[in-house]
Amino acid sequence: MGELHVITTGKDSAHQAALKIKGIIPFVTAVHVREKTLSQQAYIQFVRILLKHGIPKNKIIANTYAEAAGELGLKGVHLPEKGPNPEEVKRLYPELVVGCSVHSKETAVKKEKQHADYLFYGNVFSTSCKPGLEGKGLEQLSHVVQSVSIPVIAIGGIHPESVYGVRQTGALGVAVMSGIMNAEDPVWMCQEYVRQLKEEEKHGESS
Ligand SMILES: Cc1nc(C(=O)O)sc1CCOP(=O)(O)O
Repeated sequence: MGELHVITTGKDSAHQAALKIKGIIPFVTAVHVREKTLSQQAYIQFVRILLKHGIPKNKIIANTYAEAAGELGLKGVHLPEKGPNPEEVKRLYPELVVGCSVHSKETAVKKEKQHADYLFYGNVFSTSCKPGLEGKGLEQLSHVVQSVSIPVIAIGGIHPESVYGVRQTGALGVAVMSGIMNAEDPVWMCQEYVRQLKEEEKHGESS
């Protein structure tokens, strides 16, 4: 089955986020805690609350804050495209999985050379989280996937019905923010994504 990454919105309190995340943990590859407005200190407090709610460290990827990820013993850190060189971060925190966001084939190739473990490529479809930006589309996603040998995860406007097309490009999985974190029933929605990730396996078997 392909991977399902879920991203926090930056709009929930730590307690609200924890309540949503708790139910979806069994279904997701990782939860990316993306809280852009918090200082590193406030960010650490936010993650500590998630941990108190029983969210396992090995399913949390810190967005941007490598030091926090290292200090808290999280699964990894996800770096912005214009962030530090992943090789440098891996040297400082060898135990962390280090991923990068990319928005072009060229940067994807560059980040692979700098030893990123995986990439997020987007925004694949239009999304209210990236207002005014057209989706890059499945063809561009496919070009990126073919240009690197590390896993590529599709992000941006991914709905359950987009999953099959995304997986057809060779992308390893999907990353979802609003589709799950803003859903009335995050657990139910999460299961919809998982169902689609499994459906796609069935298609593969029958062809
Ligand atoms: C955080 C983020 N990064 C993107 C990128 O293109 O790098 S798109 C995005 C937002 C994803 O939110 P939703 O699942 O609600 O569309």
